Amino acid sequence: MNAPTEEQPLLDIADLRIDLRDGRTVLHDVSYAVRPGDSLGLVGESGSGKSMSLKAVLRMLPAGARTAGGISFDGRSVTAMNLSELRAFRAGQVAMIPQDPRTAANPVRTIGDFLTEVLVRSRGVARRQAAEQAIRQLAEVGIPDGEQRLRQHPHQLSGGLLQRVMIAAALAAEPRLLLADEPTTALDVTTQQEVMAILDEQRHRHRLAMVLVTHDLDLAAAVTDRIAVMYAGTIVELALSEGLHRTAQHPYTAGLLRSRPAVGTRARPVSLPGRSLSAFEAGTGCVFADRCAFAEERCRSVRPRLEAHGTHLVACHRVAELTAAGSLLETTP
Ligand SMILES: Nc1ncnc2c1ncn2[C@@H]1O[C@H](COP(=O)(O)OP(=O)(O)OP(=O)(O)O)[C@@H](O)[C@H]1O
Repeated sequence: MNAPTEEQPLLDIADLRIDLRDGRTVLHDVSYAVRPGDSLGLVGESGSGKSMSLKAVLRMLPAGARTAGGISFDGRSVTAMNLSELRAFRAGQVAMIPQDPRTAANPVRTIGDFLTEVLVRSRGVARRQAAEQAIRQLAEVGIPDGEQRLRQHPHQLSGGLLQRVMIAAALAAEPRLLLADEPTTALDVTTQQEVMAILDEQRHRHRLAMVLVTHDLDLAAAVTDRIAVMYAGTIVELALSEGLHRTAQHPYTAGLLRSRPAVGTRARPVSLPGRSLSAFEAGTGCVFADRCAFAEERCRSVRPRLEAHGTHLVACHRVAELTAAGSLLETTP
C-alpha cells in the first residue's frame, strides 16, 4: 500500500480539517502522504473537497477559513510558515497546474513574458538567456516552434497548447511537487490525452511528486500510483491505483466504478442514487450512509474510521462482510 520506496514523505497531510468562516466544515479527517516521485489521485464527485485539500497545501483557502491538523512539506509545517517562507515555498517547491489555462493566463501579456517573468525578476537571469531557457522548456512539452510562440498572446494558442505552456511554466521553477486540479477538463477529448501524457512524462523525467484532482477514476488510475476516493469532505478509500477497478472495497468506490461507461464491456453504467453531499451536510454516521445500499443502523449513527483492510484503507463498518463474498462490484444488496 505504501509507495515502493521507504523515503520520507514530501507532502504529509494528517487529520486535516477545514471550517469556513460561516462555520461550515468542508474537509475533515483527511490524511495522506506523498513521497518524492510518488503520485496520488484525489477522486470524487463535485463538492467532495478535492480542490479545498489542494488549496490548503498552498494556504490559498477562502478568507476566514480555519485549518486544523497537519500539513507538512519535506518535514516542515506549511501551516507554521511565515509569509516570506510561504512565498518561497509557493515559488520554488510546489507548482499548480490550473484547471482552465485561459482563466489562468493574462490575456494582454505574451507567452514569453509569462514564461520568463520568474527567471528575470526573481532569479536575475538575463532576458535573452531566460528566453532561450523558455524555448527549451516549450520543446520539452512538445512545442517545437518556441521562438515564435514566445511572441504570441494566449488567445492565439489553442487550449491544448496553452495548457502545455502552463506545464512548461510550472516546471520552470523546478518544483518538487505538482498540484494538478482537473488539468484537462477544459480541453477536448483527444487533446486531454495528449496533455495528460506530457504531464505524466515530465513528472517522471523530473521525478516530481504529484497530487492530481479529478472526478475521473480511469484517468487517475492511468497516471497515479495510488488513489484516494473522497466523499463529503473525507477519504473513504485509499488504495493502489493498479487494479482498483477490480478490488474496490468501499460501496462508494464501487458505485463510482459502476457509474462510468466501461470500455470493452456491454455492462450499462448505473448511476449512483441521490446527490453528492458536502461535508457539512453529512450526519454523525458514515458520510455515505444516505446513498449506500448496504447501510444499516450503526452506519447512520457511528462514523467509521479509515482503517487498513487488506492492502486498502477503507472507512466502512461492513467492509469485511461485504468483501468476503468476492468482488464488491458483483455484490448486490
Ligand atoms: N470559495 C469558497 N467559499 C465557500 N465555500 C466554498 C468555496 N469553494 C468551495 N466551497 C465549498 O466547499 C466544499 C468543497 O468544495 P471543493 O471545491 O473542494 O470540491 P471539489 O470536490 O473540488 O468539487 P469540484 O469537482 O466541483 O471542483 C463545497 O461544499 C463547496 O461548495
